[in-house]
Amino acid sequence: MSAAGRVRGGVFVTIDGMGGAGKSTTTRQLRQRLIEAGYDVHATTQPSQDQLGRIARKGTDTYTGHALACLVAADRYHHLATQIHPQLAAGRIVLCDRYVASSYVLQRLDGVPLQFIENLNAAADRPDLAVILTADPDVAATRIAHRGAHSRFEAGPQTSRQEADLYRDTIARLADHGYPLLSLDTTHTPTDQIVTLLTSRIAQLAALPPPQ
Ligand SMILES: Nc1ncnc2c1ncn2[C@@H]1O[C@H](COP(=O)(O)OP(=O)(O)O)[C@@H](O)[C@H]1O
Ligand SMILES: Cc1cn([C@H]2C[C@H](O)[C@@H](COP(=O)(O)OP(=O)(O)O)O2)c(=O)[nH]c1=O
Repeated sequence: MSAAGRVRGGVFVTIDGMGGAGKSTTTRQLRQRLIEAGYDVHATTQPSQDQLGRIARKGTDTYTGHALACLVAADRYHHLATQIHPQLAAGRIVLCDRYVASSYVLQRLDGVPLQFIENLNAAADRPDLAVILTADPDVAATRIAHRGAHSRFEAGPQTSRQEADLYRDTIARLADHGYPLLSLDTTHTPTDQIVTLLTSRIAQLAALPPPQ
């Protein structure tokens, strides 16, 4: 049972990483591959599709700094309680596109002190697997330029470089908090290969009996 009240079951996989590293593309294809392999999968995102999540997602120009940090954290806890826990309790594999690591990076880019972010996220469940996708910052920025930026956090090569540095730091910090991290560089690795690797890791986790 986690601090946030999760009953064990299922497998909780989070996918974070730099803008343009391939979170959405990888999550989509991973979901498909796992379903084809016969698993019961629930794919979701943070911010969530609920009311609070929509405000956060569409409001990154209005809400900044500490306010945005609190907004995404509130959505995170509500999402855990109302969607992620029930899906895990039903034995599903939950794939969540963005989670706590994103707050460690994006909120710090937004000037929020690390201690505040750590405290705010301290009661969020530890995932069974926390995937961090990275990429060469220039490659990530070029991908974003082709795809189109989704927010002020996707603002060119300089921002991608800051993001890359902050993800490196975040990986070390979350490892200290006991997160089972898997960092994958997508610069030269096609999504298909990333998905193959993740599918086999998740299959191993899905085969584990729940702890007593
Ligand atoms: N492993 C990869 N190799 C090459 N291009 C990729 C890879 N993953 C994603 N892309 C491309 O990069 C762009 C951004 O991917 P996306 O999934 O939207 O990233 P994110 O959700 O991390 O911002 C898309 O055009 C996508 O097709
Ligand atoms: C999950 C998360 C999102 N956000 C904000 C910033 C993101 O740009 C925004 C939307 O997430 P994002 O994944 O970038 O949206 P999209 O699916 O359109 O690419 O939410 C945070 O500030 N902190 C967080 O921890």
